[in-house]
Amino acid sequence: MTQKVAVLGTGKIGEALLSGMIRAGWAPADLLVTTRRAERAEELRTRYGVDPVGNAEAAKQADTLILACKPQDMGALLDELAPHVAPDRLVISAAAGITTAFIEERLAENTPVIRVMPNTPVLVDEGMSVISAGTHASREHLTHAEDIFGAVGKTLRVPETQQDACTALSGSGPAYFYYLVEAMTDAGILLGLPRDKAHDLIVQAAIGAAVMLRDSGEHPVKLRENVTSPAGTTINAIRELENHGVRAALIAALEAARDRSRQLASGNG
Ligand SMILES: NC(=O)C1=CN([C@@H]2O[C@H](COP(=O)(O)OP(=O)(O)OC[C@H]3O[C@@H](n4cnc5c(N)ncnc54)[C@H](OP(=O)(O)O)[C@@H]3O)[C@@H](O)[C@H]2O)C=CC1
Ligand SMILES: O=C(O)[C@@H]1CCC=N1
Repeated sequence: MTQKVAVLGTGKIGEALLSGMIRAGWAPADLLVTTRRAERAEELRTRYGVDPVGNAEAAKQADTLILACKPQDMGALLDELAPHVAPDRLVISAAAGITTAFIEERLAENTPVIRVMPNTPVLVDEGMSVISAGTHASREHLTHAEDIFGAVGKTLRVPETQQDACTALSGSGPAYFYYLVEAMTDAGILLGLPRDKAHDLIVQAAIGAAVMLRDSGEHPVKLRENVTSPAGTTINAIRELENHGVRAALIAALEAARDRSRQLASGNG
């Protein structure tokens, strides 16, 4: 039997995932989406050729339900879904903070639930999706989740107790890099470069650095040392980063993101 997958709450991350699944070869006919607004449903139908349905219908038709609404909307979505989700369905949540226990206690007994924290680079097949099994999810369910999310990037299994930390690192992670690029482009403007050139230089430096981090096998300290010539330019920049507490700011920022993920566990915002 064909496995059908439904994305419930198809906003930014839901659409990113949907587009990746189609690129990876899923037939649009085997994919269902749900949305709150009718115009959004039509947008998705036009863009991807998928069938927008109601949440109850998605629960009936799909074998795997990916819940991709905001944590604050999860309670209401689960209340609506509960009467329609048979316990042989796999329920995957991509919501920050929401625990598998939160979902399990709102659905039929023994429903398998998996918690995943993806990130937006799934749009370019470079996602990082961190996966944890709930009480009733089997090895096969985990493999199935890895098949879906592995098609659009890397996956990593972690104990659920580490999910809030992973959300702070890789879930939110791309935003920190965009923020750095934005700030460094501003610096380029200050130094007299046109914005488009400053942007291109910083983006290519980021891509080069990312590929070296991934492929060189070197520790980031070594890679940074290789750039930092004695009495040169880089060390002057590093001294300013240290003077302004950038390392401490990053540690505090990720701790704040982790704490917010924990707060969202209540589903109340
Ligand atoms: N953005 C990211 O980088 C990441 C987000 N996440 C998680 O993904 C989830 C979604 O985030 P994001 O995509 O940014 O948010 P969006 O607001 O873009 O997407 C959420 C979507 O869910 C829809 N929705 C809400 N309630 C219902 C419902 N009852 N039935 C059908 N659709 C519903 C919303 O509709 P409407 O637009 O009409 O309100 C909206 O389109 C969050 O839980 C977040 O923690 C996880 C990893 C990364
Ligand atoms: O900001 C958020 O809450 C979501 C979760 C991880 C990335 N975006």
